[in-house]
Amino acid sequence: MIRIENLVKSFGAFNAVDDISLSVPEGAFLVLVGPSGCGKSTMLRMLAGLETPSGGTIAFGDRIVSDGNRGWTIDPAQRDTGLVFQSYALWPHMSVAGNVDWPLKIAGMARPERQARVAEVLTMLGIAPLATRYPNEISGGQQQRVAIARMIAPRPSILLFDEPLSNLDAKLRVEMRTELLRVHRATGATSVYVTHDQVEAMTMASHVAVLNQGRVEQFGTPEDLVRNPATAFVATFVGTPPANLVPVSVLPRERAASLPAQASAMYRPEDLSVSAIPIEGSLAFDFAEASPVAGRTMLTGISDSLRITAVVDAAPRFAVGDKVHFVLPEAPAALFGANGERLS
Ligand SMILES: Nc1ncnc2c1ncn2[C@@H]1O[C@H](COP(=O)(O)OP(=O)(O)OP(=O)(O)O)[C@@H](O)[C@H]1O
Repeated sequence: MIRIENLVKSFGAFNAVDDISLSVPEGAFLVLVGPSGCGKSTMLRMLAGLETPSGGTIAFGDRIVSDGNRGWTIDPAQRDTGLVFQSYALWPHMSVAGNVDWPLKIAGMARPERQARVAEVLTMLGIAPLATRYPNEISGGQQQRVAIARMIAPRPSILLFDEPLSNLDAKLRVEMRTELLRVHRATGATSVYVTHDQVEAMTMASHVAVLNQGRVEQFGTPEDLVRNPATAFVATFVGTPPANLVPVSVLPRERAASLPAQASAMYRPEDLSVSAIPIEGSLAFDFAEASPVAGRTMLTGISDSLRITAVVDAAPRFAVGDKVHFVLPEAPAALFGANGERLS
């Protein structure tokens, strides 16, 4: 269990992490997701003991490992955590087996035990045949597996990942997601995973914390976030594709009638339909793009700074320059106020 209470990290007058509290159950896979600069890496660095918090506490189980109020943090090596970064940082002069062996050697494990553990984790990651190669003799994906093997070899009870897949190509990234989850389950460790990619977050997480400007916008399961977004930011950040947010002021009159004028209405892409001509409840957009998604069609329209996306079974063929009329259901799926707060 990881317990984070009122955590703050400031750089001068700026709070990169601004009063975050979260409890992560034992064995959970927590993903910290949010746009660039929202404070994800700073959070992870504090969990790893690489930064001392400016305020608040972090506890692993019953043990406080960082206390910003008193200005101390337990050393990274003494925290029972393993960390994998986006750059693999393997030791170039050591073989694959040597890289994985090194932390065990440092921990004082006897040679026969070490050999058995190295063989075990290399097999778990599917890289046993590469044991005697050097980092410059293996691919990027294989290097990332070695970095993960090296992290889990000493059996840390908490695994920390900072965008570990972002240097891999799209196909490998999808494969490695599954692989990482398998490793997570096999070790039983509590994992915290940082990414700016909401698809990665939603597919891997047991729990997600959506961060924005150093604060948690919402903490919950992936299903909670998609079904019941707490803020306008979450609504438009998660989901494939994310939900549409349309200011009530631009809605067709028959749809805006009973809604507060300053609010924004949320419509799910799958609740919209499209038409080549204006009809009741439709809004006109310029056609932007269409793409097939799992046997359906995803259509996007643009009007000034507003983008709208519908996912439909069948659609007329549109070309750039055409008007597409997106038909909105009678009631929005949610309403958000001017500050992004959920109204209904
Ligand atoms: N050492 C530092 N000194 C000053 N400001 C910093 C420092 N480290 C981070 N920041 C600032 O804190 C904010 C959060 O940074 P952080 O690296 O945690 O963001 P992030 O969400 O991980 O972003 P990205 O996805 O781009 O890596 C940013 O505005 C960043 O510029």
